[in-house]
Amino acid sequence: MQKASELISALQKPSRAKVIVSHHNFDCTPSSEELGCLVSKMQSTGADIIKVVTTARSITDVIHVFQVLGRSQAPTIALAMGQQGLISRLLTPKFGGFLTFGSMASGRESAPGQPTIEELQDIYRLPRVGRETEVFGIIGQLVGYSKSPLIHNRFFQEIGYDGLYVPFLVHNFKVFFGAFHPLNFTGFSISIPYKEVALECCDEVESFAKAIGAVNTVVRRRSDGKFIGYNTDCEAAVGAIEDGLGGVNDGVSPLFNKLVVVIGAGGAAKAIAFGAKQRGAHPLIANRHYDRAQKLAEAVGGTAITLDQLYELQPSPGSVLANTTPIGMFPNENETPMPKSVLKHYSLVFDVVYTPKVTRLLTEAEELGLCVVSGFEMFIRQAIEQFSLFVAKPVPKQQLREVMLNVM
Ligand SMILES: O=C1C[C@@](O)(C(=O)O)C[C@@H](O)[C@@H]1O
Repeated sequence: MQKASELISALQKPSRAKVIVSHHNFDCTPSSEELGCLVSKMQSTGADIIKVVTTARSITDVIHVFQVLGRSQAPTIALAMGQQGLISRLLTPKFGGFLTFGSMASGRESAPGQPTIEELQDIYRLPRVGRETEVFGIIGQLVGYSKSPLIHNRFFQEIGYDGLYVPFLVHNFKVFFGAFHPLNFTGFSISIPYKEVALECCDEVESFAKAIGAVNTVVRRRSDGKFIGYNTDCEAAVGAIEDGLGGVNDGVSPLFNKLVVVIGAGGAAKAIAFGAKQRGAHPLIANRHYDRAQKLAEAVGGTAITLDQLYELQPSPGSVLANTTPIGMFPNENETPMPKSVLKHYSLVFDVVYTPKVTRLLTEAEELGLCVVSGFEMFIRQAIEQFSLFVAKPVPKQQLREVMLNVM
């Protein structure tokens, strides 16, 4: 540090030139107290700009970096490297950082976790983000594959709303939610595998989501700061399946009296089993862990089966199969939750996976001449309803649907 100040005072820099004093930690992110001491020392060198770059081992490390930005007296660059640190790069303008870094192209990053300039500009539209911008994001373990950041940021642009939507790569939901609570972020999409634990963490849960037992949307109520949980998956999935079967006729759902076989027992399975039962269908739950299938079957008034029983099942004509597991999702597109040989008994096959739009499960169902409904249709519907909850006002649904079809 002394050397830095000696160097700076010895410099004969032109009046418009600025000196950055930079510190990198390739191992971890120290506590905010330690970082605070470091920043004070760096400021005392006479630097024009301070740059502190750490390594995020957990997404909560990023909070220390935001605190550096909040407390520093000088123009400051503060970032955390690595996948877990991505949001420190994206939220730089929100927390008053001097600049953030973008790579020229994917694969040409100068440090781990760096997004491309194209992503910063086209997806996150960083140049227009400021301190007043409301923050939203998707919380999950596979958020790198989600199209939600692309979609919701585009929606904000479409309706002229000052919001920024980012991916939160989270390995412990409760720790994340507790740590980020004071930052007052406005809304979250909840992804695999947190739709059930998120419900437990909300201050209030809307009655429909409570009955399902899973939330995919959490919004901070503007009036009192409380987090409210909602479920937009159920109507999105069940509505898409109903439309695939020809739509509701005279108030009668085409699912009425049908068998709906649900693979999986997590949050999305709960939403579909609940919605199917509500329409008068018979839900059958098949899951790797049979006890979880049993629990869900009991909760919705359905039946649980093992995976072996699923593969031997010969359901009655008109039955629906719904995959709610991530099997078949990018980058494991070759996987399928169900052998092709046993698909032929179903009339309609639905897959919650939307990357790729047509999964191996759906391709094989199509080859057998079955009706298929892609998770993409559910994705569109749940995202539009979710967006309306995020901004707490009605949104132009048809216009947003067209936007989605254009960008994806
Ligand atoms: O299931 C999904 C998909 C999603 O998790 C995503 O991957 O973008 C976003 C959630 O809101 C939704 O319920």
